[in-house]
Amino acid sequence: METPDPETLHRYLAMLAPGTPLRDGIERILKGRTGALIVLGHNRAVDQVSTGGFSIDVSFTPTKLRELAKMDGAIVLSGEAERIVTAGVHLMPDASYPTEETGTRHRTADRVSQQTGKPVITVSAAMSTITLFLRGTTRVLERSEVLLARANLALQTMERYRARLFEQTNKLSSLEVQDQVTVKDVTFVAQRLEMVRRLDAETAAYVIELGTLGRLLEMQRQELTGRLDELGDLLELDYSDPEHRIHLDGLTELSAADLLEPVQAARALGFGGNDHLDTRVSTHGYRQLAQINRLPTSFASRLIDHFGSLQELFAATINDLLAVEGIGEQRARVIRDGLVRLAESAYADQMD
Ligand SMILES: Nc1ncnc2c1ncn2[C@@H]1O[C@H](COP(=O)(O)OP(=O)(O)OP(=O)(O)O)[C@@H](O)[C@H]1O
Repeated sequence: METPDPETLHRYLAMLAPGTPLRDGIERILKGRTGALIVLGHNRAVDQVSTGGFSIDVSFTPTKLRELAKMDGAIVLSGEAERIVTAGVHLMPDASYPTEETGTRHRTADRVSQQTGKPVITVSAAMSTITLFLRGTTRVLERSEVLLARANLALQTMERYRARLFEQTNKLSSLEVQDQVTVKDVTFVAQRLEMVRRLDAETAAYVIELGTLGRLLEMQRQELTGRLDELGDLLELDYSDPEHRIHLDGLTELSAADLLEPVQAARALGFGGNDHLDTRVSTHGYRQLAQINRLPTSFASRLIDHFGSLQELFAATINDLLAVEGIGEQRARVIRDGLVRLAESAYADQMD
């Protein structure tokens, strides 16, 4: 049996998030201190494990769910929880499906989900918990207050890591201007970026689970992640050559401990076994040029192709810049001024 992929799990967690009609119905069941066994989806396999009960086929409302949960047996909903298909059903899954659950409701839910491939939700009368069973995976839904507290902590940590990422990026920029960059400096930035990305993924998962309660959190998350993808793309461009490519995605496979190891991280990035951490590397200058206002990316590529390196670009006069196809007097001045400002701020950072 295939274990569910994260997107499938997130889809069902979103259907069960606070503010959705399904969660509303479940919360009412919890308040009434009764339990429930709900199959989300109706197919032949579900029919095969169902006995008894009665077919109702009515549109879903939280109140109807709560009323039907007062009866013994399971409730079967349509796949999108828009209709209540049957109620009072006795489920008889094949007992050979393994389960570590205790209690017949939870054992049944686990097995039915494995046998039919459909998600099954239990509301425990004894423990006041909501559990999602999905093809052998079990997920107890946390209470909203707990989720919110965890999500806020992840967001705060992300904010701190992001500040450090930008400190490290500024340091890299200064070193680039002085042509003093080593593999270690690039690796540091990439490691920090990956850490922020991991915290972002964690926060995004909380946002899904929090439903309408996660809206504010999502706005804050988006504000923090705005320029991260761009930074990653430019970093790859800056330190990749046709015969030697750098891949930030290489870091995604590393465990949390390995990610903190510069040697492991450098290798995963593609710097290769021979590149010692102290080996000098030079930027092409994409990240630096992206900081010059009103300079379209196509011009940045053209400048880099023409001059070959950031150092050559810094040395270029207005006349040298005019020799690049498509660059006129005005744009040449903007580029020249921008480059001077970049060099100045790099030296100013160094003095701080
Ligand atoms: N095979 C089944 N098909 C349909 N409903 C079931 C089935 N097994 C249990 N239930 C429902 O679950 C209810 C509670 O059963 P039981 O107390 O054994 O389960 P549990 O897992 O301990 O649940 P809880 O935590 O709510 O006490 C039953 O009264 C019945 O409504």
